[in-house]
Amino acid sequence: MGKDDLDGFNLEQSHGKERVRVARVWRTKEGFSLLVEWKVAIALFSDCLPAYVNGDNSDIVATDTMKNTVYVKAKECAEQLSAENFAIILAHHFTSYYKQVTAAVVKIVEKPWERVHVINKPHDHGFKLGSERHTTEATVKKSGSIKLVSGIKRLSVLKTTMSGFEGFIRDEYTALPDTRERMLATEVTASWSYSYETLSSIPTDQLYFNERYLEVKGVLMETFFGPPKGGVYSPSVQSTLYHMARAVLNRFPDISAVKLKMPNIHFLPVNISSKENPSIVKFADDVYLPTDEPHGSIEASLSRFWSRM
Ligand SMILES: O=c1[nH]c(=O)c2[nH]c(=O)[nH]c2[nH]1
Repeated sequence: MGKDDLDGFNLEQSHGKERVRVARVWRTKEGFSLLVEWKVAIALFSDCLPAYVNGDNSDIVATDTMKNTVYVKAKECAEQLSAENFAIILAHHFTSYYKQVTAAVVKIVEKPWERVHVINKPHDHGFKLGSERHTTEATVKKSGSIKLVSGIKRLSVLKTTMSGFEGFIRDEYTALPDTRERMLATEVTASWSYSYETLSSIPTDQLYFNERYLEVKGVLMETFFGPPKGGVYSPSVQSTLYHMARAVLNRFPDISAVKLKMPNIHFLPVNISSKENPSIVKFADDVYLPTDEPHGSIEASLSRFWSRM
């Protein structure tokens, strides 16, 4: 936030445009369509105090202009690029084109359009929507310094066994039994900070951050599930979350911090009984009541000692 001293008051302000939706198609020589769909949010930081105090808009970039810029820059991108690179292009544009703008934050959420396969062959121009979303947030300052955070949201994962929870505090409010056998389901929201600090240090490959995104997602899932045969035992969501975060930091040297949010989405054992029939349904790790509320909420950040997240 830009901060200003106003006769003993403190004003913090920014202005921008949110939910700017754009889809961009590139057509290859071989006749393939490439497609992205992005939802863009822009926030600009500038000294535009007169607009707030005196009704003088002469230093304001209209938010409508920001919206148009998304479409102009999308048009200018002649080749497919990652959401991270597009966010950086936009944020850099606003800070370098307008003398008033000192910093820009651009957030993007990418919809997971995946190429369809028809009769086991990738389709030229057909896509279907997946579930999890690739997210990014680029902060660029006039000086060329940058902060880049990427992430994933709505990654729903579940395992039917190899999970338990025992040894927790037991008192007069506790009803939950210890267990070494339960379902584990969560919807992962993760964000990770890259360690690049300047525009000039960003990898030049325009799809680098897409690859990283897929690799990080792979490591998160591998650690959550364990090996295909047998899996890995989870003593708690906390433990699984920590190992997932560690695996990302161990694997990717250019990631300095990871934040994970993993709600514990409960699948309750079904037991139904009556006086006449005490076991209409007797739970044997087979019939569950899926719920979405209430849910446990477990989140943590893990960073290297020198991280800036
Ligand atoms: O993995 C878990 N962590 C908890 O903190 C918790 N609390 C609870 O009731 N069940 C669970 N499970």
